[in-house]
Formats: sequence, C-alpha cells, structure tokens
Amino acid sequence: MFRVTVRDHMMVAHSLRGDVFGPAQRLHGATYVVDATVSAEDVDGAGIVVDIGRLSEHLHAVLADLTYSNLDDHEELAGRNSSTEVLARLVADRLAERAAAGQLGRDVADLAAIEVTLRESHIAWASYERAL
Ligand SMILES: Nc1nc2c(c(=O)[nH]1)N=C([C@H](O)[C@H](O)COP(=O)(O)OP(=O)(O)OP(=O)(O)O)CN2
Repeated sequence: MFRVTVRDHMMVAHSLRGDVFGPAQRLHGATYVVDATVSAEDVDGAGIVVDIGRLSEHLHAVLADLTYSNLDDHEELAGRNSSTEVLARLVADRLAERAAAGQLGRDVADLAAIEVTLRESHIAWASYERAL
C-alpha cells in the first residue's frame, strides 16, 4: 500500500463534558497539528497517490471552516464532545466527501483509505481511518 501525508494545523475553542475530563470541562483553547494520509494500492501514471499540493489545499480548506471558532457552537458537533477522536473523524469525513467528488484529482475508486491524526500535544494524539 502507498501512502501520502500532508500536515496543517487549526486553533479552536471548546469545552468537554463529562467527569472523565478535568479542567478541560471549562472553555479553553486548543491547537491541533493535523495530518491527513491518503492511501492507494497503486500509484497513478505520474507515480503518485494524489498530488501533495492538492491534498494540502483541501486539508487547509476543511480546517479553515473550524479554526478560530468555538466548537461548542458548531452544528455538526451539537450534543457531542469535540474530543480529539471526534474531530479527527469530522476532518476525515469532509476530506472523504471531497475525494468522492474527484477533487483530489484521482478517481476515488483508485484510492483505498484516508486517515486523519490530530495531535493535541507532543505526547498525545488520536486518529480516525475510513475507507474511500
Ligand atoms: N481520548 C481522549 N482523551 C482526552 C481528550 C481527548 O480528546 N480524547 N481530551 C482531553 C483534554 O482535551 C485535555 O487533553 C486534558 O483535559 P483534562 O482531562 O481536563 O486535563 P487533565 O488531564 O490535566 O486533568 P484530569 O483531571 O487529570 O483529567 C483529555 N482526555
């Protein structure tokens, strides 16, 4: 399997509900380093999974909708904790929609999966992977 990964970041405000959380139950800021990885069984005629520049543009566009916002007010996250895992899935699903529309520059049938990893610090991260 071939994989290509691009990296970006986003800055958000949010609070997390539940006794499992401590101070993070209060509204606070978080900066996530976000990695998006697209995989394919084979490369295309140009020898790539998808173009890095194009994948970077789409990751940036997806994150632009979230960054500098209060995720507690986000309609897609209503009633749900914006945990690192849930945010990884949200970003992956949005990128998958773009892949399905051919916006990554390759037929989605030739792509295998997308994985998004959010690093909330240098010692903790969460990922979500889904088929394309
Ligand atoms: N699996 C996950 N665990 C935790 C997440 C997460 O997104 N996924 N997020 C957090 C918080 O955002 C943050 O990392 C720390 O929160 P908090 O629990 O309030 O802080 P502390 O660990 O310092 O406090 P405790 O009282 O020890 O919980 C946490 N976990």
